[in-house]
Amino acid sequence: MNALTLPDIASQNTRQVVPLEWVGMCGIALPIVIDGQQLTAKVDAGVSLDDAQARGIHMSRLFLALEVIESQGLNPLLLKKVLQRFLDSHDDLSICAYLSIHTHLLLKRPALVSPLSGWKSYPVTIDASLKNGMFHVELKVEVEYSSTCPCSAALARQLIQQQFVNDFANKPLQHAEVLTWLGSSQGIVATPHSQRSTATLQIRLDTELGYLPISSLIDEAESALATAVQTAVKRADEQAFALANGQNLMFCEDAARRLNVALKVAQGVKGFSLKVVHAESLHSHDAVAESRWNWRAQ
Ligand SMILES: Nc1nc2c(ncn2[C@@H]2O[C@H](COP(=O)(O)OP(=O)(O)OP(=O)(O)O)[C@@H](O)[C@H]2O)c(=O)[nH]1
Repeated sequence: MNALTLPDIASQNTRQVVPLEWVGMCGIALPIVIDGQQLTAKVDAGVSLDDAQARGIHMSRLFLALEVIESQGLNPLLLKKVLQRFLDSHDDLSICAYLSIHTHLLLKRPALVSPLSGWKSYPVTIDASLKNGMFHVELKVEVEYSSTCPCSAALARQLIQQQFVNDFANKPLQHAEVLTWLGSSQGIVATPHSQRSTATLQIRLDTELGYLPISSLIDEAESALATAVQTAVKRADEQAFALANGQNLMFCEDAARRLNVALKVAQGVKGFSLKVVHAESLHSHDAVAESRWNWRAQ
């Protein structure tokens, strides 16, 4: 048997005449390049099957169209090119093409004070679609940070004030005695609760960009929150982190608003939907806030 005689089931007609919204492959392993960094990715590639009579799409054509991604830095224009290839290779079958790229971006982060640094891994998904000629690119990235409850902080301060009254009422204040009291857990009797928190940012990007602004958007988000989780930590770094938390007390609403304000003015952002989750240590459920701007689910 030679290639000419191989049966081609996909090109047959189907008995059940139904168009399909998405057909393709999920979890294709692919090396990609973002910001000059070679990363491993899992890719979902698909098209709509609008010819209701056609039995199947041509999976191999989508798979081969992905090859161009491994040698070039990812950017919206390249993604559009790949999606156009999906459609060109399914001329008579499909009018919509989809690509989702799942990866982890590694960024080296300096410590707050000490001359140390370490790597942080950020889960990233890039979703691109070409539907009836309309091209969209969305970036989804998760940023972890610490949030200290402002209410808990105020309640703790009140307990400390009360303890101060108990310990120093009707007594002449001695500087040294107060200083020792401030440095003791008998004086500072209460501490507020904090939690490791996650911001999930879904961002619709400017489709004309010649680059993917992932690391700059992460930087903007972390600087808006001011309490990003750390990598290498010595005591001096931990103390600086305690100060950053104390100066940036945050309900989930505060965190969502900070991110909203920062992303609205960030370069390349056309709209967003963001969600912050504070994994509360006060109770076993989470505090959650969402915010959207120029957003319509694609
Ligand atoms: N459409 C479709 N193809 C599948 C599926 N599972 C496996 N395949 C296989 O994917 C392979 C590649 O399909 P095509 O791209 O149509 O391969 P081809 O006919 O050699 O390539 P062309 O000549 O370009 O059409 C075929 O061997 C299919 O059997 C499925 O669920 N749907």
